[in-house]
Amino acid sequence: MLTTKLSILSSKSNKSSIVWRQIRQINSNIGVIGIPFWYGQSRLGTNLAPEILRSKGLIDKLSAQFGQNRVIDFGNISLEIDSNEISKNQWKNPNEFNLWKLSEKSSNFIENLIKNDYVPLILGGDHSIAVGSVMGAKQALINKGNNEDLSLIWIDAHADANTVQSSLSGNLHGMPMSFLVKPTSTEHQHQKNQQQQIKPCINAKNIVYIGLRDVEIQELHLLKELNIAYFSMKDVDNLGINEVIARSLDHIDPLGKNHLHISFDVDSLDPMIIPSTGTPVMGGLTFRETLQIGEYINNTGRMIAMDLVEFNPNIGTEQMIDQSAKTIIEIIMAFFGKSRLG
Ligand SMILES: NC(=[NH2+])NCCC[C@H](N)C(=O)O
Ligand SMILES: [Mn+2]
Repeated sequence: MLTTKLSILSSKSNKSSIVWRQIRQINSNIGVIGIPFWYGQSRLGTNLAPEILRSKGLIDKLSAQFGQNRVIDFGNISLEIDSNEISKNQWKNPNEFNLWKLSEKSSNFIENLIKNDYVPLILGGDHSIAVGSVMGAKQALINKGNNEDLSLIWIDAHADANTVQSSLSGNLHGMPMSFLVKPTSTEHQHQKNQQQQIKPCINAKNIVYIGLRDVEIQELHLLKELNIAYFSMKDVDNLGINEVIARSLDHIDPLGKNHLHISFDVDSLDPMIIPSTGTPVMGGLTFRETLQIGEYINNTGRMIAMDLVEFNPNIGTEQMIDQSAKTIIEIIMAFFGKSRLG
């Protein structure tokens, strides 16, 4: 079951000496959409992230960099929370029902943005919002009727691959991957939540993780069973970030034709750099490694959507929150085409 991982780790990528295409993704517009959903975990605050990022200059900086008419802020997707459902508390996670409702709404919105030639920048919220955003991106491609598939790059300290049954915390933000990945065995199907209303949409072979360093044993079993590729921080240390990205792309998109959905959890970075997040894990990506990922992905010209999740402006001092926000804005800019070469 380790074959995928071993083979990608042992073979030097033929794209590692990539010739960087001097084109940037400048044709599509950027559609910013906030999803202030925080019920995937228990700490209030990620719901404030879209507004704080805006107030720290996200839209202005994107507009200055890429042109005012190319950056449209669509505001936030609101969610009518069913408080009945929250208080019931009869289930391990009473907020599940709300997540299905949100995902339906947000996936439709994101699908429409993509169909109208926007690359959505989806501001969480916690990581459970990725369920709706990945579904929306996939849906946009299906309805376009082309053969190009969706590949998913999940940049995170955590695998977020628990099922409702396997999760120890009961937090939905630790589960989105298990809702999204198509079951490849009856055992996996069995692990999935019976009540789940989300139709899994991503093939395991089209998924790669970068930055893992806090994965629970049951999640690791799932990744191995489904043969999902991952590069932990140890792999980043062993190979260097450039090789990790090259091998990631080789694996999820060997022909270089798929669209790339980036699901970026800010806890992938070291908490020294982005302290304002709810589940920090030491030993994360550096700012420069993260910029390298962003510039590299942008150079493919194939990013279809980007989630930016788990920034919690309630955590840390004023100075830490400011530093976190400014760092996040620079990272977003790199994924959308700002280059350190100017
Ligand atoms: N998106 C995140 N920050 N996820 C953290 C998940 C932590 C833990 N593995 C859980 O399932 O509860
Ligand atoms: Mn996450």
